[in-house]
Amino acid sequence: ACGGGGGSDTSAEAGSGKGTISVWAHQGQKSEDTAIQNAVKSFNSSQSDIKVELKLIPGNDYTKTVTTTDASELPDVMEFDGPTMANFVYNQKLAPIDDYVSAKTLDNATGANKAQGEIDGKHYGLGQYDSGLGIYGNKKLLDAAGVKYPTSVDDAWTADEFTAALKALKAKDSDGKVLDIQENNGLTTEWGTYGFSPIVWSAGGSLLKDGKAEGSLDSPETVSALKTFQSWKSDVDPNTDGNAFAKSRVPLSWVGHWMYPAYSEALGDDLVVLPLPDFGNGPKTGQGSWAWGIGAGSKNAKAAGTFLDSLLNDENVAAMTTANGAPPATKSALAASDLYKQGGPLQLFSDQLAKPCGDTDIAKSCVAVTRPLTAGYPTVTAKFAEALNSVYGGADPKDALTKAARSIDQDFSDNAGYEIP
Ligand SMILES: OC[C@H]1O[C@H](O[C@H]2O[C@H](CO)[C@@H](O)[C@H](O)[C@H]2O)[C@H](O)[C@@H](O)[C@@H]1O
Repeated sequence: ACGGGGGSDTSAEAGSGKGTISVWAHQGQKSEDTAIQNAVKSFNSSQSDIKVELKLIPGNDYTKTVTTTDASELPDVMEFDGPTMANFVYNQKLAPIDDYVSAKTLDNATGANKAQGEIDGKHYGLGQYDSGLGIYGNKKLLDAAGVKYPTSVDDAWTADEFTAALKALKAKDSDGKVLDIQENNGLTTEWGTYGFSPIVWSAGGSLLKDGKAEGSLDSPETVSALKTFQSWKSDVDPNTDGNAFAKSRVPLSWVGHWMYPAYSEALGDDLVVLPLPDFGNGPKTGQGSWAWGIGAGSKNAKAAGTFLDSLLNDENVAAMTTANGAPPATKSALAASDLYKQGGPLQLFSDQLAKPCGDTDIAKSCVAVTRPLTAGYPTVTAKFAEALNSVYGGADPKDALTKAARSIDQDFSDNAGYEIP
């Protein structure tokens, strides 16, 4: 539970628009760190009114660090992972940015980017990029095993076809480990929820429906889908060196856009990008990503806004999305992207994002699902990831999901549904 939350008056002080501002960002891949460091350097040298001091915090500790830091100690500008925003607003850690970023910046954000950052008509954050999930395939190894694979989101494998593909690939593989699921990231991290909630959605379930987990997270369809997920474990390479796919040890890797730069460099024309399998309610992906906001305790929100305008300009969005392969979350950078255009190597991720579901109406016809937009998300993700990990480790899916659903519902009831007044 996040005690002490629930307030809505979180305005920062505008300040003079000059002086030193502090910025926190999550430390990601080396190329992403370089992109943000360069953006800060070039902002600092482009003018003399504002000086940005950047602090990088390791990605896996980042959310915990913001969560456990008092609002008054948070920086002027802070990055946050999309689904955590509502909780930071609830706990009065983020201020609305509408008065501080330019109209041009707001207008240029894609619809999904603006929607991710909005609560009750106010914007609390904007991102440089969105996100997508899929299965990367090694064409050479798939062809050698005679495995036919989907070429678009419209002909995704069913879960049974995916299981059959794994079987066919195993028959040609020396150690029988043919799938990477980024086990090295751990499943009790945000990766567990982000990477595998598409299984729940594709089975027709959801993490939360009308503010409740019981009945949707532990539905018979979800239980059966996680049983199937469990059955794949013996085919998974533990990927302890992080190179299972890039070194062609496995022909399939279940992950997201951010592995594209490394995988395309390793495999070249042998890299293919496929949708996640369909468990009956259509193939699904997660969406939403890291974004930038203004700390509620900032005494210099005007300067913070000026820096955000710079971070979200074409040059910085292009540099970051080249570094991490992400779909640009500004209209102009997306239109200029060679990776995401029709016929581009990551068109599949564009096509998926073009069919948004939002976080509540997860119909068969839509593909990109937003993680639950609630201040109670930390509990939802922690309990789901815990259940997923225990199922992966052999636990009974019905028991694990029922336990998770009960804990989530109890926590929501203890916190009056996490309503933001
Ligand atoms: O685009 C680069 C980012 O890609 C990853 O983030 C995505 O996966 C996370 C879960 O593993 C999820 O929390 C996030 O919302 C997704 O966009 C990567 O984890 C980030 O470090 C990276 O910046």
